[in-house]
Amino acid sequence: MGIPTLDDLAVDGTTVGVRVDINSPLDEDGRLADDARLHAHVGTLQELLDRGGKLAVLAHQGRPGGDEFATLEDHADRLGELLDHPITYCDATFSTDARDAIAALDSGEAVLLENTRFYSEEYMEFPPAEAAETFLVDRLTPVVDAFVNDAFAAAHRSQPSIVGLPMRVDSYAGRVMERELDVLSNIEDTPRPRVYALGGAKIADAFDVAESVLERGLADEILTSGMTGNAFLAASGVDIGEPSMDAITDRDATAVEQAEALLSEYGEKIHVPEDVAVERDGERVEVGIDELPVDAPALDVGSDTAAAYADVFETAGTAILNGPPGVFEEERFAHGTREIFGAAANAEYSIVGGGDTAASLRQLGIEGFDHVSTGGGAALRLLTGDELPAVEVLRE
Ligand SMILES: Nc1ncnc2c1ncn2[C@@H]1O[C@H](COP(=O)(O)OP(=O)(O)OP(=O)(O)O)[C@@H](O)[C@H]1O
Ligand SMILES: O=C(O)[C@H](O)COP(=O)(O)O
Repeated sequence: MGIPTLDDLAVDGTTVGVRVDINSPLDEDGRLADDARLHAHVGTLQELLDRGGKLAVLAHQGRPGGDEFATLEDHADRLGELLDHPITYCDATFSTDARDAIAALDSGEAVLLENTRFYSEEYMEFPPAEAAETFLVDRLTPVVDAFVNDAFAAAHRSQPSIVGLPMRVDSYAGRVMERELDVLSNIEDTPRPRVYALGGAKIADAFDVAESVLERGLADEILTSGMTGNAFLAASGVDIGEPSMDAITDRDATAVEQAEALLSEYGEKIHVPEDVAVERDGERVEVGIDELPVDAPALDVGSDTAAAYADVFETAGTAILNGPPGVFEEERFAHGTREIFGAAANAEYSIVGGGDTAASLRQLGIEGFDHVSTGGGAALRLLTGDELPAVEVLRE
């Protein structure tokens, strides 16, 4: 992999700054609604504690001004439960209180510092050399001996706790980071045929992935669904109706032109839905292509499309999923997601990227994937062949 890992770190008795990504959905009362990302880091934290580390754990939650911008107190309690080992919470990140809390740690103890994004500089993006000069980095550098970045899901952010600390402190990839890079950077070694299911609502991201993997010859088939599939359907010359078109152009005014360009260059590899599902009088109604346009938005693929896509996965060497095929949050429109993702789990090898995509699997109880990434944007960046800022600095 070419970057130092926990295997290269002599932990015992040292103070280790550990960046994790436990940014999670919160419920209406601001409490953790899903702890999958906390679970993911248990291995790294447990290993460092078992090896006698004193851990100063750094993380963010939400974005300033957003609904999910919150303190990490609840996260500390939950992490402690998952580790079966108390984690102290400190309501400061790099002030004297925070540094005192770090200095007071004994071997095998951990403190979770407050949401890094409570400080404005942590919500800005800097080149690493500038990030290394921020207050957060300046104040924390003297109190840690080493830095471990396990925050794969934030590895696409060039922020102080991600790229600044490793410029000043000996740094290592944690186990989550190591495994994510191992799997997602080596897509070309996975069995063929390699089938990508691209759905969801982030149409521009799906186009980026499609273009990159088709150009690099990585994809044998692309199964389009969700709002992305609707855009391809429109690009193939079908009048999908105003509500679906508006939903697409609200997100990306040039989506249909981009889909047309992809179809004209790689049409034989791109599958487009053959039916869709809309809501009528509160019910799911399936509509074949020849019955379009309709006056309601297409919120799922239809049963024929789901069955055809499931068939493609029957013989797939590798299934790569990004973006759910329908509005799975509503049971009426979860059919496509259940069928297509259910079939993908049976492929010889399967990889899932995207926060909502992973959430759809948990919600629908679909299991059996080889790798469910903790990352959304970070996983996409890797799938499109880009280097991640967090990884670049670990390499140096
Ligand atoms: N036909 C559709 N119309 C509108 N929304 C849809 C449709 N199909 C799927 N979605 C919505 O797409 C959303 C997820 O899409 P997105 O592209 O954000 O997935 P993701 O990449 O897994 O998530 P993230 O980027 O947050 O990590 C879901 O909330 C789902 O309801
Ligand atoms: O959820 C994510 O994708 C990561 O935690 C990064 O969060 P951000 O998109 O708010 O930077």
